[in-house]
Amino acid sequence: MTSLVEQSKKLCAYKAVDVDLDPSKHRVIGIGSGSTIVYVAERVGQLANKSELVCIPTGFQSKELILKNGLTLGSLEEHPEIDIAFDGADEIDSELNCIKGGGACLLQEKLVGDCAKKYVIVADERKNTGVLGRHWRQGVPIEVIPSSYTKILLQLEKLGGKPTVRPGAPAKAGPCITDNGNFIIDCDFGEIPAAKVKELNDKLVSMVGVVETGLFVKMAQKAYIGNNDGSVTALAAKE
Ligand SMILES: O=C[C@H](O)[C@H](O)[C@H](O)COP(=O)(O)O
Repeated sequence: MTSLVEQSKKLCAYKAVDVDLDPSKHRVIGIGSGSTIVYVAERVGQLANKSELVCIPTGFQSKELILKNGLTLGSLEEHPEIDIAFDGADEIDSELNCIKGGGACLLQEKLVGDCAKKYVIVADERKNTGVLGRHWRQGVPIEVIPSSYTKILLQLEKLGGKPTVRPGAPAKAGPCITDNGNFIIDCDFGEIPAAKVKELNDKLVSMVGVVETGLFVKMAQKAYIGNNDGSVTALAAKE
């Protein structure tokens, strides 16, 4: 039996591809990471002209998804201009700001999102709370250069956050290592009002040693939310 949450992930992912991907125009497609994006890759893999598309991954899992669905794998180096990118999110606010990086893929996700002309989020209804930090209680993921982590822990505490280095356990003793060889610090700032997300992100990226943060500030133009009742809510960013 598929759970309601799993069904809602599939519904919103399929809807996003059906509505926003124009197979006659879009040729370079960004494919994000996580459990919801699995269904985006599946749907893109069902397109009749899939051999004409090039898909740009956001990490190891994403590469595997692209290949598993018979799609053509490309790189950001070859295709720095992406027609449309799809990705999951850990939480979405009323301005479509997102927390991402629950799966430690935030750096390459942000790169792909930044290169995309259109950036579309897919998520189940638990993520659509209106305020970042309400549902996603483990904190904002921050990717840091390994040798900088103690200095950044101190800086984050001074900023009022509660930071912890993400462990690799149970699969690995020691810290979680990202696809880029870095550490992740999860920093709880409590609820982050939409008007304060950019300010917080600016402070975080200004810390030397921080590579990127999981705060995606006004990057998404659309979000498709899969609801437990089988409906999908489409949200568009305000101009
Ligand atoms: O690093 C992981 C990504 O940001 C994911 O897109 C995010 O964690 C959402 O994943 P899921 O669709 O599994 O909730």
